Amino acid sequence: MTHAQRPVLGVISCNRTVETQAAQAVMTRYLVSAIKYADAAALLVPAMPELMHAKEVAPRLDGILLTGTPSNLDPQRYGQIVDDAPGPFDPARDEMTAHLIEAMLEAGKPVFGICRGFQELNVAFGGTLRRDMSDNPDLIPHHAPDNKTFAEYFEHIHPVTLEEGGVLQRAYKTDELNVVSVHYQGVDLLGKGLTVEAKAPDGVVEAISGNVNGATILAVQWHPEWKAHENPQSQTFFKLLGRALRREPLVA
Ligand SMILES: N[C@@H](CCC(=O)NCCCC(=O)O)C(=O)O
Repeated sequence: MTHAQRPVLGVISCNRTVETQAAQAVMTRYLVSAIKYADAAALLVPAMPELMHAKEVAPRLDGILLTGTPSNLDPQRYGQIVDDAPGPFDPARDEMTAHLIEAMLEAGKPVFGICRGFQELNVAFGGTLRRDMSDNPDLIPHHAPDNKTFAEYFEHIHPVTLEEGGVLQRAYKTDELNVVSVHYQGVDLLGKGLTVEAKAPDGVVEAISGNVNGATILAVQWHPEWKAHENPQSQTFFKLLGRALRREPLVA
């Protein structure tokens, strides 16, 4: 397929500060992995709902990727009023992503998510998040200790079990993966209509799938974009994205 014919993937940005300036940012590793392994052209979608509505861009996109980012969703997004909710927050991202998900699913276009994007999809389907994942003795560590370097955060690995007969188990052709885990929150109540695709050893949901109006939904709590060039299993996630963008079945 020539590049002129590649599907166009929208990648949601985050509101960050670069040096002293407000910026819309996507970490390059998300773009490289999506462009190379989904074989798609990527466009950054600003998280600026006060200036641009998702319905303006959704018709021009073949799908969207909701990226990971250190900010947390406002608990009010899932119906909880919490005075001491841990930040940082990115309310504009929360708002833009909610509208993007709605617009893309209405159009029957695929929505894929990674880490925070996984959490945003769960909340978009009426699910909730838990905020106790750093200090709950019943859970395995889902992130490295806080005194580590950024790269060391992404060396924190744990196993996940892929659900029998699920999309991921059939795509990966295995029952278990070791995944890069960098998250302090996770799924509490699963969103309505979503299917669990993977769980951690402590029962925490680690991947979900769905199909709305013909639109494929697939999201993982882990980080397949991290050093994907070194990890064929990570590349599989983006190859599934490429199939979804082309309206092909994810697995035969
Ligand atoms: N803030 C949420 C989501 C975690 C997440 O997306 N981690 C990736 C951060 C690193 C990066 O991609 O730059 C949580 O903590 O659960």
